[in-house]
Amino acid sequence: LPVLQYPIARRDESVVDVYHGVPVADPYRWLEDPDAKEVKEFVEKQVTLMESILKTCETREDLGRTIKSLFDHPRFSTPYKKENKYFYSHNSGLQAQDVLYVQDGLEEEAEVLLDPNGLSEDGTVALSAMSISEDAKYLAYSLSASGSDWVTIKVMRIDDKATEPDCLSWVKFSSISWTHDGKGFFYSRYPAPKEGKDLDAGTETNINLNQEVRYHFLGTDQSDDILCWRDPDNPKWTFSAQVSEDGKYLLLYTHEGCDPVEKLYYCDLSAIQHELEGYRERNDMLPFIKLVDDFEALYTYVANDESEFTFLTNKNAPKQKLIRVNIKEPGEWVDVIPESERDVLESANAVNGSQVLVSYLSDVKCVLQLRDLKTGLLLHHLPIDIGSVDGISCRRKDKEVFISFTSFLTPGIIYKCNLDSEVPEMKIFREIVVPGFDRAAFEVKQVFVSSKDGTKIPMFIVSKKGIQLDGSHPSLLYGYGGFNINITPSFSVRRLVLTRHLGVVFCIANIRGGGEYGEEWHKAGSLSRKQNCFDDFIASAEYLVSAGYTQPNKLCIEGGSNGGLLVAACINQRPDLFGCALAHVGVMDMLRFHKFTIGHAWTSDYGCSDKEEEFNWLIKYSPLHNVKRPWEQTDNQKSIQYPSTMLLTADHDDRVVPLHSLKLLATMQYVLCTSVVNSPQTNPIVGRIDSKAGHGAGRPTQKLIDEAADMYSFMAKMLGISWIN
Ligand SMILES: O=C(NCC(=O)N1CCC[C@H]1C(=O)O)OCc1ccccc1
Repeated sequence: LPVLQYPIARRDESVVDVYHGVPVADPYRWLEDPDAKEVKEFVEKQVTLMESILKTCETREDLGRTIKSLFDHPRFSTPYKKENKYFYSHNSGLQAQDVLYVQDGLEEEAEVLLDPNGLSEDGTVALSAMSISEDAKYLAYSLSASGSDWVTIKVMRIDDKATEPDCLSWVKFSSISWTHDGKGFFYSRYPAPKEGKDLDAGTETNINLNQEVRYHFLGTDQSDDILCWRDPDNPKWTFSAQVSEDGKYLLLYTHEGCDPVEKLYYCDLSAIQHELEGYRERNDMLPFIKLVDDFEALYTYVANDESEFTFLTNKNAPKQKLIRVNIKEPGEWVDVIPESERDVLESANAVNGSQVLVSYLSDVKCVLQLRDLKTGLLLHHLPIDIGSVDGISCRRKDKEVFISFTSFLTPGIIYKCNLDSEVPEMKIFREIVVPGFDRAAFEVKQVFVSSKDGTKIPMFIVSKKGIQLDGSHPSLLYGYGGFNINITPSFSVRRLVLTRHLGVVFCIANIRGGGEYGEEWHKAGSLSRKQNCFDDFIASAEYLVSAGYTQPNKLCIEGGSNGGLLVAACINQRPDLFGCALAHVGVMDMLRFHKFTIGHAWTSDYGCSDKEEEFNWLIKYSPLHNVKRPWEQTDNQKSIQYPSTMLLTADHDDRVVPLHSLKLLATMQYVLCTSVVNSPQTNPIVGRIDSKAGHGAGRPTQKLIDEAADMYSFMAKMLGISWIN
């Protein structure tokens, strides 16, 4: 590697905040303004540095070409039905964005309904949410640009694919739900930002407050939408409106953060549907009834028979259960399917009139059952392989259900299950085939690693078949660990290319903070116990070394967003344990994250530095505040340095704003490199800052391929591994 010329970034030593009496310097505070000339210059210099290093990464072209060719295979979503039409999304292989198709029957000719690829020449406009009216006459859909969370809602008439004039702006974190009379739909929006700034939506860091629920009348201007609900006393709260499957009720869900808890109000739509227009003049809101008015649990809608509602809930059931309540007499809630001892009840879909298809997560693998909707009694097990169900599509009135399945070595299978036969059979409806992929060359294992406190942490290990455990294998360990999110088996072209052509052993650690074992698992990796996530991840890494898969200088860790925090915290705490670290769009400034866009919603997992006790949790692991020179820590650390590190971010990431990665990058380059004469830190600390890109959702295919080629060729170079043909 050439001797690295790190840019020298200005340090403003005058910026010191006092948190509950504790002074904390923030010399790179100026990096928080994306529009400042100095920040743009800082980014340009980092991009130049990154490019100079990528030139030395020999496997970059091979990786890009091989990932691209393996990725070039047809992909489909599960079809779903509205009226008598089927809809599904499909990508022929390398299209920037998936395309939405419609057909009059499963065997009928399918035609393109909406092709987002035509909406921008570089594929950076993506389809985000969508909802089809009950009579399948209209499609309401939201588009996002450059990966921003901001979307614009549009409407298309399905029969002639004409785009209607409706255009709804300043929509974010919104579902779309039609009233069954087809006159319009409910959605959520924020106030338009103050005029004046020529806003490139998604590059701003302004906090998102005062979301509200509106109803849009088809064919009218957004200014005519009626205000259904808002709560000015609680500006951080977010709201979601959902029409019940019979069209008779409107459910209003309120969230105060990211915890799996919500308030649930409802309104009897059949009583007000014909007079919704009338609400335009009145300035009061819809007459909601408060069914649940506390933040104790989730109540995911499953079905209703008139006022008898069935919900999936974690109320007094961290692994979830199915309950029933008559919302008109909400005194008595009845268990339909009690909480399982071991497995997490993840989803419940009403089907075939009186049945419910439920999916469980059992030691991070999926189990499917058909049960009686009324009694909860088990009717049938539906056989699936070890892996994940990543899509279930059915309606209560249908006798068929589509189930999409994937796993580490299964690109994708869409099953069609007919429930009218005595024993339901899982027929293969579509199988995704990846030319050139030979699953027999690989093997998958699941191990359980003991963490620092003895907790057993599941870990999947994907490798070439029959490797010797001689410590020689470069390994990539991936983790997330937060927000009740499960990281379950899925097919990844780019990671299989690493295993096949770089001999990489690819591992996923299901660390605490996720939802793999329910809400207790999530809580065990949150707030004051967030350190458990790092301990679990470090223990997983140490297992890979002690079991003979790899060794520290051949071990790379990778994570995104909350997983980027995980990676950055782990290299601060154990710089000796890793040879390379890849942190995507990480949350790195744990004292200030709540000030930007939707960051305030994450205090449910992290806490907030505004509170003294929580500040004391955060300051201990915040990546930005814990970069230390390893060689100065203790004597036996003389030769220790940080692993080669790449921090990745993008200019339109308004979920985790780029300032997190930019401030950490400047801090690491200063503390470890530019402030030390003849620094022992010879492993590069670099940033990959993409443009016209965001947090990840909606990223066009070529950008996904380029990012993988850059990132993994950097890893290959740093771990000293070369291409295997
Ligand atoms: O912020 C999140 N989700 C959490 C998220 O995106 N996080 C949480 C930490 C950083 C980042 C990540 O890990 O992707 O979603 C937006 C939202 C909508 C409605 C109510 C609350 C929040």
